[in-house]
Amino acid sequence: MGSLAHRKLANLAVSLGATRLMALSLGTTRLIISSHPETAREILSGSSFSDRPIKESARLLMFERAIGFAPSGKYWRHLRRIAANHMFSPRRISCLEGLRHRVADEMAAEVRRAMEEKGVVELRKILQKGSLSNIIESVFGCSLEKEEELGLMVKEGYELITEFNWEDHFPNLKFLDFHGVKRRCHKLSSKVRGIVGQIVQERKKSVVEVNNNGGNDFLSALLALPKEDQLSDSDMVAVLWEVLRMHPPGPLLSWARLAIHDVHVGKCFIPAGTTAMVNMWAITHDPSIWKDPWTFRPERFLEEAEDVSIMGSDLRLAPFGSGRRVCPGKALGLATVQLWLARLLHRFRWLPAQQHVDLSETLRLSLEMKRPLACQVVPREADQYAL
Ligand code: HEM
Repeated sequence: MGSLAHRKLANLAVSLGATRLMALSLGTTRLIISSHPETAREILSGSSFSDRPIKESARLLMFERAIGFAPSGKYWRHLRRIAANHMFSPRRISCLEGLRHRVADEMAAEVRRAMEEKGVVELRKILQKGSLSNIIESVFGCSLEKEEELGLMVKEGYELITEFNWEDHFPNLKFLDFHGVKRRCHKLSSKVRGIVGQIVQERKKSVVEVNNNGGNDFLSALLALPKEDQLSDSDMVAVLWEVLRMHPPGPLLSWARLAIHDVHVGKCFIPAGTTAMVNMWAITHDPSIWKDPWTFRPERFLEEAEDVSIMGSDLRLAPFGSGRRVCPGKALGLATVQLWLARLLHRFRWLPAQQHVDLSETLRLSLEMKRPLACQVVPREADQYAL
């Protein structure tokens, strides 16, 4: 679904009234989409929408045993506790600082090289490569020979779970595999079990044989858990394979929620089993919420009477979601983005390579610029020499 669809859905929602709640259904799937902070809060913050709808493809790819898709029972709570105390704790985030700096320097070197060799910098590729090595090393503690292959596997996994599948909405068709999605899922999950499973086994061996208790990475954190908290090998593979994600969720899908019991949102009765989504795109482009929403004016955040918190308490802008299932990696994500952005701005002056920067959007795994940004940079030390 492209951003045109977001826009159409947003317009439709506006015509539906103040709480901007829209209901749709397809086969056995019932769906509500909120395009207003008020109804978004009711969906994201209470305990009524605490599960994720899970598609057959995600089940086959072991996502059900990972934090993001596990139903909100005992196992999910156990994973969230492990994540908060051991994987995303302030200590772990600061231990990963050296890695963040190294990747920032590598990206800056890459920017300089591209400018010198081609006279233009295609930033997206550089950021994607940096994000991949950053996440692989945060998870496994070292760069891997198979880094690129793993990156492609993660990408394929996300493509498979976002692919539209008739069988998810018409269970009677479940035995069919119209688009070969099930076949591809089986193939991919056995590859993941093989590769990630082998890394886990090798690390376990090195813990026992050379008493290497590991470093600051997530795998070391999982292996060092007290006995009563430890995960089985297959759950460990499922958790690490989720965590390898490199793409923030799309603006509309913004990680759907499932109603676990009958509930009212605004005046609307929502039966249990309904999927709920928040159209964050519509909220951030709504002129009754944001002044001149189409104008790129970051200083608007300095001018707001009150601070706009992006951590989930203010649903005019909630890039990490909100409520029980809010992103557990938000502090790590922010620390990384802030450092990388600061490093790139500090090292270079940035100029658009084209006269006009085309801000058209396209929805892939996340919302991207249709025509990737191409820039020219001037190293800031050159500015100093010029003085
Ligand atoms: C700037 C970067 C990031 C953004 C914008 C982002 C955004 C999000 C959003 C919107 C959700 C859904 C929240 C909801 O349903 O209310 C989410 C969930 C999640 N994120 Fe992030 N995230 C980021 C970084 C990370 C990182 C670095 C990790 C791990 C290494 C991570 C792991 C997760 C997990 C496991 C969930 C599922 C939580 C659950 O269902 O209990 N995220 N993220």
